[in-house]
Amino acid sequence: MRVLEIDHPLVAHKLSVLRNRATHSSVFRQLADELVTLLAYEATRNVAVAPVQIETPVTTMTGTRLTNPKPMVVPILRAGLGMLDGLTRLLPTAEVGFLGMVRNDETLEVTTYANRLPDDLSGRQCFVLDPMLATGHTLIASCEYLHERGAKDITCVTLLCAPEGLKALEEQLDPAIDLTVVTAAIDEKLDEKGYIVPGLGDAGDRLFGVVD
Ligand SMILES: O=P(O)(O)OC[C@H]1O[C@H](OP(=O)(O)OP(=O)(O)O)[C@H](O)[C@@H]1O
Ligand SMILES: O=c1cc[nH]c(=O)[nH]1
Ligand SMILES: [Mg+2]
Repeated sequence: MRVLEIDHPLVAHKLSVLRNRATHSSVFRQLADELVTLLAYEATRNVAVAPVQIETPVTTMTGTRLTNPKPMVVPILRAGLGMLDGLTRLLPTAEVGFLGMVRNDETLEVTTYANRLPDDLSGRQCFVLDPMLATGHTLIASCEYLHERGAKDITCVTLLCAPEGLKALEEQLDPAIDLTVVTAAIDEKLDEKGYIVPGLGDAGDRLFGVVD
């Protein structure tokens, strides 16, 4: 498993505004969208390409294009939905699947309420979108769903990670899965309710203004 913590002044600035409890949902959504596009530049560094013959106005040449199979983008509902445009803006040809998962506030165990994934993902580069990697339960379950369908190359784009979640992934993830986590920051710890500290609160609620 590789973890890339992006060190860039724009990422740091936008993340600080996002974290601020005074930032309203409309600005929160805009900043999450901008941050994902900045992180996506790094997250898509290994997207598959192939040579292609093109004609410039001056001459012919061998250029580069994205190859098939198309990348698979999987936002984890609810909060992952706030990251979808930020990635598909850079990968307009990507296919999009969906997983809806929610953490029980007491047990922190994850249940799945929506699953719209193709049956066969073998050979596909998968990009999982979820702003928070806290205990890691959600991402571990998401990777298992994708791996069951044949996916091995998974990149997860998050805004914040907790060290506890990264440790859980190291210990529990199937070693056959080649996982890269791209994040704007690795925070300090989890609190007793499983929230990331200093964090940004509940990402779904911040994005959609709903207190579940
Ligand atoms: O690493 P974990 O401990 O699994 O926590 C991370 C998950 O918690 C939040 O989702 P939540 O369950 O609050 O649902 P929501 O996205 O609909 O708010 C967040 O969006 C992640 O999916
Ligand atoms: O801090 C946290 C932890 C889990 N899920 C969130 O949305 N925020
Ligand atoms: Mg929530």
